Amino acid sequence: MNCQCAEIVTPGLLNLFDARQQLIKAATPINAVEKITLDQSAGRVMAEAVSSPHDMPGVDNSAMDGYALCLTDYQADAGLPILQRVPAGSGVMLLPKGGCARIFTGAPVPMGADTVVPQERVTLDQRGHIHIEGNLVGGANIRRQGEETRMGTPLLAAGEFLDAASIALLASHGINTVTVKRRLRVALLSTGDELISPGAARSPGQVYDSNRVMLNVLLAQAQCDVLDLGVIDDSPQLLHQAFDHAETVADVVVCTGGVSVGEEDHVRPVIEQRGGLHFHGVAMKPGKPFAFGYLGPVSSSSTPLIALPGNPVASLVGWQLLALPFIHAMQGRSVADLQCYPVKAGFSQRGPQGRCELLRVVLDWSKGTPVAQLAGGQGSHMLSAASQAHGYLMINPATEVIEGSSYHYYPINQFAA
Ligand SMILES: Nc1nc2c(c(=O)[nH]1)N[C@H]1C(S)=C(S)[C@@H](COP(=O)(O)OP(=O)(O)OC[C@H]3O[C@@H](n4cnc5c(N)ncnc54)[C@H](O)[C@@H]3O)O[C@H]1N2
Ligand code: MOO
Repeated sequence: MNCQCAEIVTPGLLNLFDARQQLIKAATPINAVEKITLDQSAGRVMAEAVSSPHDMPGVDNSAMDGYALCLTDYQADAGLPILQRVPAGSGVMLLPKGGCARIFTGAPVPMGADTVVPQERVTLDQRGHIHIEGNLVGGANIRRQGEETRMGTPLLAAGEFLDAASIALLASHGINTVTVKRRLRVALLSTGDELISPGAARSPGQVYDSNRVMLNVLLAQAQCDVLDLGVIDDSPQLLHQAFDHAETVADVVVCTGGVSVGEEDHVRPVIEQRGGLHFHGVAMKPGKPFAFGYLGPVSSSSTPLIALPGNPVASLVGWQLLALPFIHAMQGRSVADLQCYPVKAGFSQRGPQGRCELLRVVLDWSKGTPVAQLAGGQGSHMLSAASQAHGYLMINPATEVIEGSSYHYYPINQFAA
């Protein structure tokens, strides 16, 4: 399905998908690499392609616990004596003429055998000869040498993310060392005089800094090393100082808050003073005041800056749809396309104006097909609905939400790391 947002947007705001493409294009993948062992490799990004060092499986082996035999040796009346026992881990044996081998799953098929019969289809007579129920099919139940990969077959490409299955794939081929990209160092800061830490006593007007807590989690999930610079008060000088420090220690800077248009919002003017603003404003709800730029004049040597809005849900959605693909591209990781599919709305409401709205919804499967219901209040300051949501229902600008009509649904689990 073509996941897009219609073009009827407010002048001055970038289309969400154009902003995403601009970010991916702007990202310069990190060059630094390191060699690590598989036990440290979860979530890392392959810096080099890896090929199979040998055939997999290494030898023809049994897919079943049963009996290995040569089809032409078997006579239904006489059956076959069991002349050999082949457990997993034994070497490749030679099948004794005129008999069969007791064999177990994964054990090498003896030379001279061409078929394995599962033990459920076998009975033993008084002499201990096997008799087979049903037809024999030559070659059955043998996993062939090299049927999965041949020596030299590509296993993983540069840019692939190492998850449990891909790490196991390497392990199954005997590989224990991989060359991966260095973890990204990300400096994180919140801005706002009103912000205090969770756990502190609150005076009226103060706000708990939930965005920095959230972004610490999201950055860790995205396999970044976080340099948490804390809360910076609403002052251009302090912001400049924080950015001066950040660019000496980080590959990327992520900040939250102070990126809208009020005179207490200093992020945009400060980036402009540093000559690094790339864009500001995306036609999305929540998340409109998202900005992207650099801590110095735009060039490949300047440290990129992602400025997320202060409203908590705007910060979350801006991270998921815009910041995360940029981080992935900087990590040298292949960036996945957004996934969406049509889902019917279980409610009606007015549509957004001038930007695409991402409604936080839960899916109700009780009638067999999914129906989206609002997960709670949709204000961009309301984390309750975001914490319950299964996904986002994307509503195009000037489009009514009509109960029973279908809209693009974006599952939230696609943004997990
Ligand atoms: N005149 C206009 N006002 C606003 C516009 C606009 O276009 N014109 N845009 C609105 C939209 S949309 C958003 S989103 C917000 C974003 O504003 P800022 O990025 O400048 O964020 P702040 O003003 O600093 O804070 C907004 C809101 O969020 C709370 N906040 C800030 N940081 C945190 C944090 N780390 N943890 C939890 N909550 C935080 C802050 O206290 C405010 O309540 O601007 C609208 N205004
Ligand atoms: O972009 Mo905002 O998130 O609607 O308050």
